[in-house]
Amino acid sequence: MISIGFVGAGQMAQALAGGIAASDADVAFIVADPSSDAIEAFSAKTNSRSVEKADSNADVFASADIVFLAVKPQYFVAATETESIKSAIAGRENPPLVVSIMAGVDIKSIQSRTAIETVIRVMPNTPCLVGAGACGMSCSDQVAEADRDRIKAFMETTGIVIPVAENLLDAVTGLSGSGPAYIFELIDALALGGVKCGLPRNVSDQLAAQTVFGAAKLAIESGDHPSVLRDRVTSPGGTTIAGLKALFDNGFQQSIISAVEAATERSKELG
Ligand SMILES: NC(=O)C1=CN([C@@H]2O[C@H](COP(=O)(O)OP(=O)(O)OC[C@H]3O[C@@H](n4cnc5c(N)ncnc54)[C@H](O)[C@@H]3O)[C@@H](O)[C@H]2O)C=CC1
Ligand SMILES: O=C(O)[C@@H]1CCC=N1
Repeated sequence: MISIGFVGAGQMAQALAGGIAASDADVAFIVADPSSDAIEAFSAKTNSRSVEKADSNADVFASADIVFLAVKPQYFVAATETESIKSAIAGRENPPLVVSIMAGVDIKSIQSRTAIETVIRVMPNTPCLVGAGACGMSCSDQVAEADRDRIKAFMETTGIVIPVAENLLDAVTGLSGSGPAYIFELIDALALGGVKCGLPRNVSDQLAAQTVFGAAKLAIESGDHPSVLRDRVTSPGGTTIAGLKALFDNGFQQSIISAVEAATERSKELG
């Protein structure tokens, strides 16, 4: 039995625990969060696995094999009190493996604040709630291969996992971590376009979301480059080239590139 701890039991913690709990891994959870609503919602997602409510964040470090840090980066310092973590792990043969999902906060800061050297950073995204997540992952040098593989397997219960060098995790955050928000904007904008052209809102909403889903599925399953797939939609002198020209004239690519860049910069600042 593996004991998995969560410091912070919010939205992302619930999504990750839900994925792990739905797998056949033999796990139990221990969680700390000042919000009893969050803990209740967390318990509801864990497929009847055991969920213990810890009295403090240090208690999670005292007993869990793996501790997920799942608070907002702004609460990282408040949530990890170095001396209490040190005393919590003092009697243990090995300290827990620490897995941070926090944007921006680097491995070195986590090692220094928790006094634990075995630290993994992952950057998931909200589609992990439906098993379609995209996650970057990076480990400290002290993490054993078996532990890296175990965490990768846990994260894969919620979607794909791509190991990257730590200095690229801010860019992962800017692209796939924050990316779902850009795509929700795209879906809403597509639907508004449909409404502008006379479609009822509910019809427009369904067509817009399914179009984004279908295009993503085709890109993933065909393995063809998006530009090749785009050209297959685009008949000479047809409707699509007229639409694409309007997108390009209005700075579509530049907007998306700037969004990823701005979110990447913000991730760096949060660290
Ligand atoms: N929301 C997203 O799309 C993504 C978020 N992240 C990262 O995940 C982390 C959590 O984000 P969410 O789950 O969206 O936030 P959330 O607000 O849903 O959850 C954070 C939880 O931490 C709890 N908390 C606050 N202070 C605490 C403390 N001192 N000790 C213990 N728990 C405390 C809060 O009560 C809350 O339940 C953040 O660091 C964020 O950067 C990573 C990838 C995607
Ligand atoms: O907006 C944020 O800071 C978090 C990190 C990635 C997605 N949401």
